[in-house]
Amino acid sequence: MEAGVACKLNYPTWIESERFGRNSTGSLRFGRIAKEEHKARLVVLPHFPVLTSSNRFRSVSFEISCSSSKNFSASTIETGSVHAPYDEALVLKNKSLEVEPYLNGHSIYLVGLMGSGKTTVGKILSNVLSYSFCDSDALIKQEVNGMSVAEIFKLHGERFFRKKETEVLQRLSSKKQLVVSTGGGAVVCDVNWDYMQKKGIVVWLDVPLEALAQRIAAVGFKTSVLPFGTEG
Ligand SMILES: Nc1ncnc2c1ncn2[C@@H]1O[C@H](COP(=O)(O)OP(=O)(O)O)[C@@H](O)[C@H]1O
Ligand SMILES: O=C(O)C1=C[C@@H](OP(=O)(O)O)[C@@H](O)[C@H](O)C1
Repeated sequence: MEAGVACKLNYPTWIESERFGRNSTGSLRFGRIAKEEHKARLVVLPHFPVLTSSNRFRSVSFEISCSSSKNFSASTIETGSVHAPYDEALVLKNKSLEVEPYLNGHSIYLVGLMGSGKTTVGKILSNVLSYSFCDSDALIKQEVNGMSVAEIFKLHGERFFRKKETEVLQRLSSKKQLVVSTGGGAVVCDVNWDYMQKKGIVVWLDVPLEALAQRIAAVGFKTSVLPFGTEG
C-alpha cells in the first residue's frame, strides 16, 4: 500500500495551552486515498510544548502513522520534530506549501466539532493552495432562501438538514481543488465519508474540548446552535 506520502501538517493549539494548562497537544488526522481500491489513512499527531513568552521558536515533535483501512491498526511510519516559527498561520501556510505537491489536486475536507477551526483553517489553506473555499453549511443555507441553520433545524428538523448536507457533499465530491469546511455533524453519516473520500482527503481538526468550549462561548451559541435531540 502506498504510504510514501507522509504529509506533515502541524495545527498548533498553543493558544489554548496558554490558557488551559500545560498538557494541550494539537493533533491533525487525515486520510489519503492510496489507490482506488484501497483507502489509506495517515494520522499526523504533532505534540506542541507550551508557549513560553521567552522563546520565538520551539521544537514541535510529530508522529505519522499509516493504516490501509479503517480497521487495521496504524503503524508508525515516521516520527520527528520541526522547529516551528511562532506564528500559527505561518506554520500552517508553510506546511500547506510542503504538502501541496502531494495533493494532486485532491480536495481537502475539514471535519471536527463546532469551533474546531474548520472555517478559520479552511480559509488559510484555500488561500495558500489557491483552492476554492466552500462552507457546506453556507451552501445548505443558500438552498433554503438563506435560512439559518438553527431555523432549518426548527422549521424542517435535523433529518431534513442532514439530507441537504449529504446532497451538498455529493455535489462537491465530483470537484477537485476545494477546501471544504464541513458542519460539525457531517461525520455522523457514513455516506458523507464516501463522498468526501471519493476525490478528497479528510482532515480532522482534533482540538481539546476545553479549548472548544472557550471558543464557542466566546462566539456564542447563536452562530450555530444545534437543538440536540430534534428529529426532522
Ligand atoms: N487555532 C485557533 N486558536 C484559537 N482560536 C481559534 C483557532 N481556530 C479558530 N479559532 C476561533 O474559534 C472560533 C471558531 O472557529 P471556526 O473556524 O468558526 O470553527 P468551525 O468552523 O470549526 O466551527 C472562532 O472565533 C475562531 O476565531
Ligand atoms: O455539530 C453539528 O451537528 C452541527 C454543527 C454546525 O456546524 P459547525 O461545526 O460549522 O458549527 C452546523 O452544521 C449545525 O449546527 C450542525
